Amino acid sequence: RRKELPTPPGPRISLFGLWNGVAMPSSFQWLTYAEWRKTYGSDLIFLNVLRNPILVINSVQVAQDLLEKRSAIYSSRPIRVMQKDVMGFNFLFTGMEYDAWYKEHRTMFHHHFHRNVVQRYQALQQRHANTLLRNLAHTPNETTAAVVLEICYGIHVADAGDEYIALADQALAGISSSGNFGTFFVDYFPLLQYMPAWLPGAKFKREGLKARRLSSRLFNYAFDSVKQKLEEGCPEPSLMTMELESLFRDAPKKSRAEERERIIKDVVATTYAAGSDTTLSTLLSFFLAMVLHPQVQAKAWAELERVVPKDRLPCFGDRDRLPYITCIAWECLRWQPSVNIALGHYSTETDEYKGYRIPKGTTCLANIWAMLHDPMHYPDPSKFDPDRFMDAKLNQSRNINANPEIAFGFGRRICPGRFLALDTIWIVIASTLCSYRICEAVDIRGKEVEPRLEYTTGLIRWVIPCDFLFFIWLNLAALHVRLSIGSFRDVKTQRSWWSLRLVQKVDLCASM
Ligand code: HEM
Repeated sequence: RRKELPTPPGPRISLFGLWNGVAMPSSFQWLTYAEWRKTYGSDLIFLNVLRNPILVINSVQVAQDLLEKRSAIYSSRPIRVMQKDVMGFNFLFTGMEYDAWYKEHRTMFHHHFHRNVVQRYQALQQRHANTLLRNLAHTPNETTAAVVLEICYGIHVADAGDEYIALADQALAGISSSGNFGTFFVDYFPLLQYMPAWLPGAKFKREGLKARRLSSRLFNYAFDSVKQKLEEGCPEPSLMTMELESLFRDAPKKSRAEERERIIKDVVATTYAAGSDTTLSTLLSFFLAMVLHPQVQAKAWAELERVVPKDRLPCFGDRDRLPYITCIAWECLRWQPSVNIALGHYSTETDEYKGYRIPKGTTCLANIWAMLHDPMHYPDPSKFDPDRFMDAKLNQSRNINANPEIAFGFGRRICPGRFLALDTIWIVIASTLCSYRICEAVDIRGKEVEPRLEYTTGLIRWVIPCDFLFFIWLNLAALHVRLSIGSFRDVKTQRSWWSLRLVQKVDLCASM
C-alpha cells in the first residue's frame, strides 16, 4: 500500500534549473529550503535529484517524529563521495553508516565526553579561557582548537602560530566546503569521481586532491607523534594515551588490536576535526552580538559584578548564579547557529508519515536554521535577545523559547560533543565579559564603524571577517600596549570604569 502513497510536496529539480525545473541551491541552502516551506505550505519538502531522494525537514516536530522517535531507521548517513572518496575524510565517524563499526567509534567517544565526565576537562577549559584573555588581541581563534587538541592528544599548543592549529585550519576548510550534502555535483553522480583532474570542469577534483593531502596529514601527524612519545615512555596524559595504554595492556587478551587502534585514531581525529570550528563559530557570533547590543553587555556585566568577587575571574562553580550569561550562550547558539543544516540522516527502510511515503535511501536534511528562526517558537526570531530564555516555566507553558538544543542535531546522531562545547562557550563568554568591554570599531579618523551582519555559506558558518572584528582586535591591542607601558590614567579617562576593571583582570589572568 505504501508504494501507492505520494511523496511529500516539493519543486521539480532539474540540471542547472533548465526544462521547467529549479536548480538545487549550492550555497545558503537553508534560506532556499525555508522559502520552499512557504511556497509548498509543508514542513516536509521532497526532492529528487538525479535519482537521489532528499527530504528537507523544516520543523522541530517532524524532525523529532522521524529522526528521534523512528531513529532505528533514520540514523545512517548518505554516501558522501566528495568528502570521503575524493577528499579522503573517510576516517571521520561523523559520516559513517550506522553499523557495528560506527557504534564502536561512538561508544568510545561517548566514554570520554558524556554529560558526567566532561567536568574533568573544566580546569583545562578555564586555563585556556585565561590564555584567550591574554591573547585576545593577537590569536583569538586558537582557544577552541587548543581545548580539543589537549584533551585528545595531550598537545599543548603554542600561544601563537601553532603548526597543529594551522594544519587543522586548512584541512577543516575542506570539510566545511563539502559538508552540506549536494554542494558538489559528484555527490549525486558518483562516477564523476573518476574524472581526470586536468579536464576542464574538474575543478572539484583538483580541490578535492588538495584537501586529500591535508586530510591525510590531519589524520596521521598528531597521532604518530604522540604514539612515538608513548613508545619512548614520555607522553602527556590524554584521551589517546589512555586508550592506547589500555589497548597495549590488554593486547594479548584482545584480538582485533589493529582494528582497535584504528578506532582510537579515527575518534581522536574526528574530535580534532569536529570540535574546534563549530565552537569557534559560535564564539565569533558572540563577539558580533556584543558589538551590536551594548545593553546586553551592560546587563551581563552587572550580573558578573554582583556574583564574581573582584579578585578573581569567573569559574564553573559560579554557573548557577550567572543565569544571564547562560542565556547569552543559548542565544548565540540560536541566533546564528554554527551548523545550519544537520549532517544528512539516511533512511534504511521505506516509511510512511502523515499520509506520505518516504522511500528507503532518502537523505533527510534537518533545516536547523529554519527551526531556530520559526516565529511560532521563537518570537521575533532575528532579534538577539538572551532574556527570552530567562523564564523557563513561562516559556514552557506558552510552548515558546525552548533552549536551542536542536542546534546540536537529532536522535542517535545528535552531536556527542555538545556538553564539552557548552562548557567552553560558557566559560569563554563569562571570562571575556568580565575582563573586556567589546566595543564598536573605530576607523582611522576615530569614527565608529557599523558592523555588518554577514556570514559565509558552508557546513560551518562564519561571521565574515570584516572590519568589525579586525577593529575589535586592534582596539584591544591598543589597550594592551597602553596598559603595558603603564599609561593608566590615559585608559581610565578615555574608556571609563570598565578599563580599570580590565587592568585588574588582565593582570590577574597573566599571573595564572
Ligand atoms: C557549538 C558547537 C557545536 C555545534 C553547534 C555542533 C553541532 C553538531 C551537529 C548539528 C551535528 C550533526 C547532528 C546530526 O546529524 O543530527 C554534530 C555532529 C557531531 N559533532 Fe558537533 N557540534 C558542536 C561541537 C562539537 C564538539 C566540541 C565536538 C567534539 C568534542 C563535536 C563532535 C561531533 C561529532 C563526533 C559528531 C558526529 C556524531 C555522529 O555522527 O554520530 N561537536 N555536531
